[in-house]
Amino acid sequence: MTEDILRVTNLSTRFFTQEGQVNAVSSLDLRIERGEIFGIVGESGSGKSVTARSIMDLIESPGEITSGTIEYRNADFAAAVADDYPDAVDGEFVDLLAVPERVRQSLRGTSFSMIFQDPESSFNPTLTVGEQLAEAVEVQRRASAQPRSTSARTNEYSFKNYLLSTVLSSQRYVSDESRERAIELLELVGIPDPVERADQYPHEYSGGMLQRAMIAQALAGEPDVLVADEPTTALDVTIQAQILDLLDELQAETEMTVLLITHNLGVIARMCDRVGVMYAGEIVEHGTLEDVFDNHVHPYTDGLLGSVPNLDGVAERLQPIHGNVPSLLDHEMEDRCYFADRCPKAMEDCLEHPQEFDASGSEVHKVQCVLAETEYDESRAVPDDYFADPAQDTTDKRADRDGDEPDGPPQRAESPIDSAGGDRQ
Ligand SMILES: Nc1ncnc2c1ncn2[C@@H]1O[C@H](COP(=O)(O)OP(=O)(O)OP(=O)(O)O)[C@@H](O)[C@H]1O
Ligand code: NI
Repeated sequence: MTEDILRVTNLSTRFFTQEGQVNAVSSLDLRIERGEIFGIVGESGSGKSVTARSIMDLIESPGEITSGTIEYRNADFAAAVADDYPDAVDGEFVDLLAVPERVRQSLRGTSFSMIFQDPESSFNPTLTVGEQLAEAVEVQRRASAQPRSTSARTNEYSFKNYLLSTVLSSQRYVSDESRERAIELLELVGIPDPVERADQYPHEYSGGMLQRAMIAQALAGEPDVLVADEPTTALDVTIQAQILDLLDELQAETEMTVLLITHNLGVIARMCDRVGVMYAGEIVEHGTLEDVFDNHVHPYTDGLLGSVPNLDGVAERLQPIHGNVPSLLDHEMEDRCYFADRCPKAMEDCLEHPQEFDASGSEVHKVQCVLAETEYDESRAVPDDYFADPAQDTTDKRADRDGDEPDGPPQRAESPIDSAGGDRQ
């Protein structure tokens, strides 16, 4: 029996901008099992990175998590915070949004790690790669030197000590063992001549090598959960494949849990156990690979998959979906299915926001679409020009903004799914 390691419930993340409130993530639910690779796929701007950054506590002003819980399962951690923050603890789970920021941050590196599309952002250009890896190893050493659970149980333990032992150590002392471990890590991620490489600076590494070094840095703390946001998008195809193989191998070896974000369905098919399809800040369909690739219900999933019928024949390039990527500005969003204006099967029912339904296939297959319960009925279809009607406030604005002919139906415009400079460049 696998158990959940992460439970995200009703998560909403908003950005309060000059133009108005951006609903980047809306009432999102997500459950990730220990040891799995869970993929999130969706068009550019659908909220994938904001979801990842919310989980990693990396949302900055003008952004804010406005609702929800992010529960992380770790019995030792739950025991360590139970006295000070009893309301945050539910069995072995701790709601990370219900503990102070410094407590959440104590988990960085050792429980949660993140890798990004752009490895430069993870490295300080003025320190050698080896020094920075050794630094990350030290954080892990300090954390494991403090036997969290035992001391918590004997009550001789205070949470403050735990913090001091992990993040707040002001000493930048790096031991020989840490340096050795750094070299081992470089070797582990397939960097040739790791001893020499450890003494080089980030700019002396190629893109692919630095990506490997970033993975080494993320693994230094032996995290439970690795969040990878488009980790290979910026790399050429051969290097992409190598890095994905590496991640796959490391995941199998360490049994860590991976949340993998991509807009490349080929990457999902190759790597993931389960997948969530994101649209307009929501996960609109999720399930096993078979559920989503072969038995999907949501017309958006269908659109994403384009002409690709099944798991065996995933195309490398996604097909464009007709229509505009939705505005996430609160005052432009209606309380309907956010995909209805682009959906070839939109019915009157879709003018209300759909709930999540069970879908056929595996037990974990869920979909936010009325088609899970209702056959498509043409007599109840939303008229083709419904969302183009100038009387409809929202589409009017969108047409203006995009410089479309205001009287043409917006679904004529094409928005290639990989317009963000996307997959397989
Ligand atoms: N700092 C910010 N300020 C204002 N809006 C933001 C900010 N960061 C993200 N957003 C908005 O949040 C929404 C979701 O963005 P996000 O980066 O999560 O998309 P994504 O799915 O990761 O897209 P991509 O595939 O292009 O990386 C977008 O509408 C974006 O404009
Ligand atoms: Ni992103």
